[in-house]
Amino acid sequence: MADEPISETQRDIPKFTELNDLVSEKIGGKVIFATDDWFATAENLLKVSETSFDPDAFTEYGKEMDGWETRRKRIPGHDWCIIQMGTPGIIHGVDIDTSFFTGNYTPAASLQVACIDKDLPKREGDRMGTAASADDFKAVEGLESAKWQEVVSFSKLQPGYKSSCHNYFPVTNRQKWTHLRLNMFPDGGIARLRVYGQAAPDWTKIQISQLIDLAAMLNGTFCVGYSNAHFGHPRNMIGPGRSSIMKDGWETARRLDRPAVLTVDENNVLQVPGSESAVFKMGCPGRITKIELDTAHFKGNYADSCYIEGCSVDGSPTEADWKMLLPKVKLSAHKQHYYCDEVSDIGVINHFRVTMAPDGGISRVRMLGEPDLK
Ligand SMILES: NC(=O)NC(NC(N)=O)C(=O)[O-]
Repeated sequence: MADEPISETQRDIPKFTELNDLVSEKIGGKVIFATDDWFATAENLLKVSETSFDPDAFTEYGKEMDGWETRRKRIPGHDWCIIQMGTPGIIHGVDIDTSFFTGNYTPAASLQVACIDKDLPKREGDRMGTAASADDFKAVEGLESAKWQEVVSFSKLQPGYKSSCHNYFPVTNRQKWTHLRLNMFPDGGIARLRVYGQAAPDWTKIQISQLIDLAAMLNGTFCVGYSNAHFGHPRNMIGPGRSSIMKDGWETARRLDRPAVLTVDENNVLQVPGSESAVFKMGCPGRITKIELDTAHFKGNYADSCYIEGCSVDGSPTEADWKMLLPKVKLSAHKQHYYCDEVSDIGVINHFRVTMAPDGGISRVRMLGEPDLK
């Protein structure tokens, strides 16, 4: 039996949870196969939203649950599912979240991984109430012969009470993986599976004939630090596409040092002290020539202004390393802002820092440039 999972009651949330979720439906994570979906389908594991629970909601199969829940097993074996990650990637740790599964939580789980070099079909339709047969599994060509390696061994889980629902497990193997097999022992419910790490695209297959978004999480970029993430984590800014809701962006708390009454200086410039920053390490270094800042859905709470610095360092940047890439620009509500002439040529960088003033929200940052693949 592996170590007991780290309980959130210890207020010891592991650092790996700051990384990107590599299986989220938001980036195309999908369920390829599940042994049983009686009460609730395995697709729920990959939802972006936090779990919800309505004590009065029942379906024709039983209590409605927001997660993956199988039947009480009356046949030999255990339940498991196969998930294709939204991107090939390196896993640093996982959270097997049992929120709201109490008398029906999965008592133990393990996680296996494989690298399969083809895109498998997403299973069709709503599988609620079905149990997959061995033939169903064999029909998913390529999975049977996959070489599965265990990265989380058989481990006890905590039930889904608020104080204990996160079951964190670090992963030490730093190879690149594409698929996961989540085993529940023997049956029961898991609300969400979060797989934290860094996307690892195959740069030899990427067409470099046009500028590439080197800030994109799908290109391997991840957040290494921030001053405030009260309403939304800065990593949301490097997600794919435009955001569809305010939650899917970086939003800080209102600064508590803001003046009781705002004033203007002698040039009629509003005095709004303070700023918030987030630092990112790029998946591939490069020279940035165009930047987009999007404040989609931030209307009464968009960041008033923003600037971006960059640097190229081994290890962590120090204050002296930063060079101005995009000098302070004024932002407006719910809008895409594009910068080209304003972007300074500071050479190849591998880190960037976004600073908003004084506080508020930015939904996306795109840093277009030429990757330096040397
Ligand atoms: N009340 C329940 O949740 N019962 C069962 N689960 C569902 N979802 O109905 C169960 O015991 O496994």
